[in-house]
Amino acid sequence: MIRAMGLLQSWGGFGTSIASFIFLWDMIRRYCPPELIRAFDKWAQRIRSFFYPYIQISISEFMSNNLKPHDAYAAVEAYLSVHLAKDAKRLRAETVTGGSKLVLSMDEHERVTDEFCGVKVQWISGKLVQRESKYLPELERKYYKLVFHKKYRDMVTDIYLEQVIKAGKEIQMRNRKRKLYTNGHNKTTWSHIVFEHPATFGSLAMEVEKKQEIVDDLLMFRESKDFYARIGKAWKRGYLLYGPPGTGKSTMIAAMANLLDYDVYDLELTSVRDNTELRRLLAETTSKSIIVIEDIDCSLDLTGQRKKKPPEEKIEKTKKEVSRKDTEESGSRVTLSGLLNFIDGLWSACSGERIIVFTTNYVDKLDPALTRRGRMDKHIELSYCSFDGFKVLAKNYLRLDTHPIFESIEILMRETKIIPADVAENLMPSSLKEDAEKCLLKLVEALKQAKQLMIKKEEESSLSEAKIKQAADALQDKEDSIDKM
Ligand SMILES: Nc1ncnc2c1ncn2[C@@H]1O[C@H](COP(=O)(O)OP(=O)(O)OP(=O)(O)O)[C@@H](O)[C@H]1O
Ligand SMILES: [Mg+2]
Repeated sequence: MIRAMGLLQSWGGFGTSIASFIFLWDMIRRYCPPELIRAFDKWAQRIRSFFYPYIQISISEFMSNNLKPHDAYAAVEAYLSVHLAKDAKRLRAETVTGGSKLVLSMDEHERVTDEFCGVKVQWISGKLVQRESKYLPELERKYYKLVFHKKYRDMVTDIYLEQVIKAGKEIQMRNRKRKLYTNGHNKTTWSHIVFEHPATFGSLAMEVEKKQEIVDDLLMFRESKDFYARIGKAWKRGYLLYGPPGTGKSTMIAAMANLLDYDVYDLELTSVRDNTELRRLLAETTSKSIIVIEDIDCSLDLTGQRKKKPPEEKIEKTKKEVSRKDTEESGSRVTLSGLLNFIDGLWSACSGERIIVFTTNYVDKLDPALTRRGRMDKHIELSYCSFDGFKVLAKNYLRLDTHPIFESIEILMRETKIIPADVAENLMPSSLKEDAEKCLLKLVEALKQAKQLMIKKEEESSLSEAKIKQAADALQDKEDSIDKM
């Protein structure tokens, strides 16, 4: 009891001394000249750092100059949520903006320890409540504080922090929902929706080796940052997808985006007013994206209105005609040279990886300047459905690896041409009652019809050829008889 009383008394004495010290210190600061106070502060700081050899770096939720969200804060948050949140005792669960998963992060005033090359650093989460002026409401600013021993300063600031930000950004990329941007409907800026196309290379009907070659090419491109830097080229790759309608060009673009985990920018050239707008739109695209210009042959026919695709036989456009549009003044004044300039020049100014994809139904009608290697690195033909392609579709649509009807389908496919879209349409059950066999029989019927149509066309064309030959012979006979007279 007596001991407790003594302890209380000594605590009381200590409290009184602290209060007297604070009072005295306040008096000194108030009446001492400011230079003296500054010198004292400097020395106090030196003494403190001698006894407290740690460095603190704060990363605030908002930039101090313009109150914009701070990228580094979000990256640190993502890093901590994956690597260290499990060590914290109090956690917060949130869906990050644009993200698809519930993300766990440290709650306020939690601290966790990270280790990097044998050096221990501590992350502390905190929150500041500030009021800029008495007329404004209070602002809450969250921050992360990194604490480490001063002897590791260079290593932490030069290497560790950089790696944390890099790893955090990768985690953010993985957690985000991908977007499909479009500039359609005469919009001068991009608008976006969430990109959720289910296509994959696995579900794409095409020859196995050809498909593998494209997948390898894309994966190599994604991993080639250092290679492109070494050879001094912008980290970009151009693909030209060509082939008849319904052969899977758009589907392949979706599969590419899903494989690489990239966003898609669907650029409607006919909605772009001029080259300046084109440059701006393209400069606004972000890294890790695929920029798509569909039906480039129609889009470059810049009459302001996108032309309807004419049937193949009616197309009389020659290469010269396409080039001439380059200089023609029209409603939308995007020119071929504007587009090429961007691909070659402005590209280099954009950091990060980008893929550009052009699609067309008529590859031979395109200006060679547009398709030459270096601009379009890879030309991919998507063509009529092969038996390999059919097997992929049968597996996807009907879950069939094999079936007795496959044999007749293989024979018919060798004799006639059918686009994958038509095969897919026939394999799609039109009601719950329609089983796999019925779908295969539907396809057999469609193939037979296509074959008949092909034979009929061939007959017609040989008939017209015969007629032309007959007329030419008659003309020749006439000329001969005139000569003889
Ligand atoms: N190679 C393919 N593999 C799987 N499905 C395909 C393939 N080709 C076409 N399809 C199916 O046909 C539909 C139309 O295909 P898609 O839009 O990709 O053709 P496209 O070549 O882009 O045609 P267009 O030239 O008219 O734009 C798709 O929704 C898909 O279901
Ligand atoms: Mg398409």
